[in-house]
Amino acid sequence: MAPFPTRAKPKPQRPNNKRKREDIDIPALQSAVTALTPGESYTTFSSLPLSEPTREGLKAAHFSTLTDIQAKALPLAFQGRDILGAAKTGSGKTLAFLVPVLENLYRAQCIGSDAGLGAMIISPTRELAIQIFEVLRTIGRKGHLFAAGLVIGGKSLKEERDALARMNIVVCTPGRILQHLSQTAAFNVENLQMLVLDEADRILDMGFSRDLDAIIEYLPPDRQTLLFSATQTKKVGDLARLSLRDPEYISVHEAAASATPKTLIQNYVITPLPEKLDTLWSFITSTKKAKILVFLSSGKQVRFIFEVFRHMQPGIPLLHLHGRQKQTARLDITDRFRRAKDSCLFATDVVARGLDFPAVDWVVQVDCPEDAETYIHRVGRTARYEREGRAVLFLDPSEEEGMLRRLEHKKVPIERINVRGKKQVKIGKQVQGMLFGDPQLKYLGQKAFSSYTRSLHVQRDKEVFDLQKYDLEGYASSLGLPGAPRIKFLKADAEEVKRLKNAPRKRKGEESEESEASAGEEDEDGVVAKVEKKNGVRTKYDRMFERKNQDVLAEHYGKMVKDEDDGDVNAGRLDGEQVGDEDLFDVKRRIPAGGDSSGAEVSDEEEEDVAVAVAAPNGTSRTVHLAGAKDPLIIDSKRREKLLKSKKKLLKLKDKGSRVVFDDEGLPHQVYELEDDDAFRARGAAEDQRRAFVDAEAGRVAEEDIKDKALAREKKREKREKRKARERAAEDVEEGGEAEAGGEDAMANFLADAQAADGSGSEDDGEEPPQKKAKKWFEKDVKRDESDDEGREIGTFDELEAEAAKLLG
Ligand SMILES: Nc1ncnc2c1ncn2[C@@H]1O[C@H](COP(=O)(O)OP(=O)(O)OP(=O)(O)O)[C@@H](O)[C@H]1O
Repeated sequence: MAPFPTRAKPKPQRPNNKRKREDIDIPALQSAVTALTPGESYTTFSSLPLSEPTREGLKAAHFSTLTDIQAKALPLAFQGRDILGAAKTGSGKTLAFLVPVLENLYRAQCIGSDAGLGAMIISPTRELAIQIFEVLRTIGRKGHLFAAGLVIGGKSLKEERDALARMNIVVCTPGRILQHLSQTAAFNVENLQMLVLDEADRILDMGFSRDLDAIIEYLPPDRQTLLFSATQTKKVGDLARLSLRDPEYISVHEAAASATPKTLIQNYVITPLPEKLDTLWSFITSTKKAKILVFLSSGKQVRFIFEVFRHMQPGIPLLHLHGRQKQTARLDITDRFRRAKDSCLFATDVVARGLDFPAVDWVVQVDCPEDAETYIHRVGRTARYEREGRAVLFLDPSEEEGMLRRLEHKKVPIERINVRGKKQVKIGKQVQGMLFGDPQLKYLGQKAFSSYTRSLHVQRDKEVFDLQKYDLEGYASSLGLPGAPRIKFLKADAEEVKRLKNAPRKRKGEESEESEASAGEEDEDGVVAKVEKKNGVRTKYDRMFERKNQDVLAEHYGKMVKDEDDGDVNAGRLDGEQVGDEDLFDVKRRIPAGGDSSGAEVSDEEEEDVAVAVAAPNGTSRTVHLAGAKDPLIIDSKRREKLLKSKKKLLKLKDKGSRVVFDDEGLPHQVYELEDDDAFRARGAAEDQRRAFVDAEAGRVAEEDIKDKALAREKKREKREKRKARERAAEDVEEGGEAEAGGEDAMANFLADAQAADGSGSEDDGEEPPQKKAKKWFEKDVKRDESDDEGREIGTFDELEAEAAKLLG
C-alpha cells in the first residue's frame, strides 16, 4: 500500500479568521496542557485540552467517554512523556496514541511539507496499519491540515517516495519504512517528534528486532516514544534500545484479576489431533448464525480447510485470509468479514493482533497458539470495548498441561468443556472421497500436513509442543491423505531412511513401489517432505487413490527431486538403485537368454501371455513384437513404454478373434452362417422375404419402444418422488436446526460443560444462559456511517487513498 498523495489538489486559500484562530489557540492550549495533572480522573474527551479540529473529529465519530487507558495515557502523552502502555485487547489503545499524535504536532505546528515528518506510527502488519490510518482519518477529518500517509508496500517505491517527502504523519510497517529510510534521500526525519509502536512487544521481538534497530538508527534521539500493546513488557533491554527517557509505565490491567476482558467467556476442549477437523466441522455446522473467527497455524492449513469445508457447504458463508494472499484480496476479505453478520473466517495470526472486527461472536483456536501472549491477542478479536464474546481453544491431550500452565501464569481464566458426543460428526470419509476426486486438493492436503508439522517442529516451547507425542499418522488420515507425508527434519524419518537402506532388497522394492505414488514436496521453507506409505494393510482404495494422483503430483515431485540427490525422494528408488538404461527397458517379460534382438524366441507359455521382444537400446526408440499382433510395436516414448506394462492395453493391439457358436454336437459355427441356397429359395422370392423380415423387425422394435417408454416414465416418477422426499426431509431438518440454531443457543447444544459430560449433572447443568449478541456498538457504527457522508466505509485501496487525499491536508 502506498501513501496517499497529500495535497493532491491545490487547496483554496483558507479564510484569514481561521488562521488567526489557530494562532490564538496554540499558546492557550499549551498552557492548559502544562496545567494538566496526570493521575487525576479525567472521564471525557471534553475535559481535556484539545484543539478544535480534534474535538470536532472525536465528536463526529461519537467518541465522548474516555476508556481507562485513554484517561491515564492522554495527559502524560500531551505533556511529552514517553509511555509504555498496556491495556486489555479492545480497550481503546489506538486513540490513546493517535489523539496525542494529532495534538502534539498541532501544538508544535508541524504542518505542511516544509515541516517534514513529525510522527511515525509503526504497526507489525499491513492490515493493522490500514486500520490505524482509518481511525486517524476519522478523527482528523474535521479541519486538521496534516499530510498523512500509509507506507506498507504494494505500490512502487517511487510513488511512495514522492509522497513521503511531503508527509507529516506516516503509518507504516517496519520493513517498508526501513527501505525508504535507507534508499530515499529526500525522506527527511530530522524533525521527527514522535515515534509510536503499536503492538510494541511484537515489533520488539525477534522477527522485527533487526529492522527496528536499524530504523532507530535513522531517527533523532530527542523525540517522544509511545509503546502500546495488550501484552506489554518492561524489558530493560528494549527500553535501552529505544532510548526511552524516564518512561511512564501505564498498565490498566496489572492489578486486574484477568488479562482478558471480563465480558469474554473462555473455554477449551481436548480434541486429539486426528479429531480436530471433525470437531471444527461439527462446531461450525451447529453455530451457523454467528460471526466466527478460526485461527490456524499456517496459510496452507487455512487454504486446505477453507477449500474442503467450502465443498461441503456448511450453511454459513466462509472466508479465508493468510499472509500469502495479494494485498488487495486481504483488504477485501477483512472488509467483507467486518461487514458480515454471519460468517466464518479461517485465518492465520496475520489477524491476531489489533484488528477491530465488529461483533465477532466466537474466536476458535484450532491450532494451539505459540504462547500465552498470542492466545490473548487472538481471543481479543471478540468481546471488544465492553461487548460480549466467546472463545474456544482446541488442545491436543499432549498440549493441555503445558498450555494451561502458561495461560494461568498470564491470568487467563479458562475452563474445560467437552464436545457432545451426539453432535460430533465424522467427516474423514467425505474428505478422503473429495481428495480422491481432486488431486489438487490432495496436494493442498499434503502441504497443509507438512506445514502444520513444521510449525510444531519450530515451536520454541517444547514443553507444550512435543512433536513425538502427536498422532501424525491419524492426523494425515483425518485430512483425507492415504498416509502421513514424511518430513525430513524428523529424527524418526532419518532412522526410517537408514532402515530402508539396510533392508533386504525384495522388501525395499515393495516399499518403494508403495511410496511411489505419493512422493513428497518441498515446502516454502525448504523443508522436504515425503509421503510415507501407510502402516498396515493397504486397500485397493489406497492404490486407486495413489494412481489417480500420480500424474498431477509428478510435476511437484519433479521440483523436489531436483534438489534431492540422495534418491530417497525419487519415486520408486528408495533402494538407492541408479535409474539407468536397464530400467528404461524394464518390460513385463524379458527375452530368455539366447534370444536375438529381432525375432524373439519365447516359449509358448510366454507367448500366451502378452509376450514381448526387444530391439537394441540405441537411444530413443526400439521395436517390440507382441505375440498375436500383426505389426511390431515401436517404443519411442515413455507413454508407449508404460503401455508395455498394461496387459489390458496390449490386448487391444492384438488381432481380435472371431466369435463362434457351438451346436448340440459341440461343433463350432460362425455366428452368421450362410444358409443353403435351395432351402432359401423354397421359402419364396427374395424381395418378399426381405419385406417380411423388415416388417417383423419393425413390429418388434415398436413393441420394445412402448415398453421402454413405459419404463422411462416409471423411472422418472420414482426419481421425482425420491427428490420430493429428500426435500421434505431437508425442510424438517432445517426447521429443527433453526429452532436450535442462533449463535450461542446452537453452541450450547454442541458443547457441554465438563461437569455435564462427566455425568455429574444434567446436560444443561452449569451451562451459561444463552448470550445475547452484543450488536449495539456495531449497529451504532453502521448508523453513524450511513448518516454521515464523510464517514462512509472505504471499500478499496484506491478509495482509501482518494479519501485520504481529502483529509488531513
Ligand atoms: N473512548 C471510546 N469510546 C467508545 N468507543 C471506543 C473508545 N475508544 C475506543 N473505542 C472503540 O473500542 C474498540 C477497540 O479499540 P481499539 O481497537 O483501539 O482497541 P485496542 O486496545 O487497540 O485493542 P487491541 O489490543 O486488540 O489492539 C474500537 O471499536 C474503538 O472504536
